[in-house]
Amino acid sequence: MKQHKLLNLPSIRRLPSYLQVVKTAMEEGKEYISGTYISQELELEAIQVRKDLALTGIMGRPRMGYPVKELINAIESFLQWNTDQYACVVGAGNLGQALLGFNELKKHKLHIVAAFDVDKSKIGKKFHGTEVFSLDEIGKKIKELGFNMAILTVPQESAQETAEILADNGIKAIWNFTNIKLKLPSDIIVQQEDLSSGYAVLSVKMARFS
Ligand SMILES: NC(=O)c1ccc[n+]([C@@H]2O[C@H](COP(=O)([O-])OP(=O)(O)OC[C@H]3O[C@@H](n4cnc5c(N)ncnc54)[C@H](O)[C@@H]3O)[C@@H](O)[C@H]2O)c1
Repeated sequence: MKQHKLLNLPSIRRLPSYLQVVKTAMEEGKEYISGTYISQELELEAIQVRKDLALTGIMGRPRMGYPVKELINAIESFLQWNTDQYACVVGAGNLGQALLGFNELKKHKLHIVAAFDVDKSKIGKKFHGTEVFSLDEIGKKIKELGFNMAILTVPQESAQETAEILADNGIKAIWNFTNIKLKLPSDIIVQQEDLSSGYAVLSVKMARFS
């Protein structure tokens, strides 16, 4: 059975915020950046930042830190954010439409090239420039547009059934925004997105520090 577990998940989750700090430093004209500076900007331990960055294969230079351009390349390459990925949104409702308009994903080379829905009043419409197709057309559109990732934003009661349709039609990875734990063949990669976990951290911080 194929496993998709990553041992260094917390480090991977921190890399995008490092990337943001390093890109800002580059815009400010800095050529080198230290692990200590990144850690202070993000309120982390410097040792943690250095360990996380070591994952990308880059080493800092004594007394100088990391060369900014190389660090950006190393993080983007580790995250595969220097490679174009093509995806569709399935469920063009409130959240689906918001994601269609979220341009940050394009900066990371994730291109949403189609949306799918079962609501006839949405089919044929465009949201933020992306057309909505009937879910019945997914197999045809996968061949035409060449995407293999789906962002699942359907109501939770349709989630499992819709995910099975996606898997049957050749989708290889599902970014699941519903709160249903999907049961799918082991070769399908599923990433569950849970906004409540961010709120959990915020709630605990408010209780402890306010
Ligand atoms: N709105 C949010 O901020 C938010 C945040 C986190 C998670 N979610 C989750 O995301 C999902 C969508 O939430 P929403 O607020 O966008 O709902 P919504 O009702 O606005 O949109 C759901 C869309 O999915 C479509 N749909 C229904 N069944 C479908 C199917 N089988 N195939 C394709 N499309 C189908 C509907 O026609 C509708 O357009 C829910 O599971 C929700 O729990 C929403």
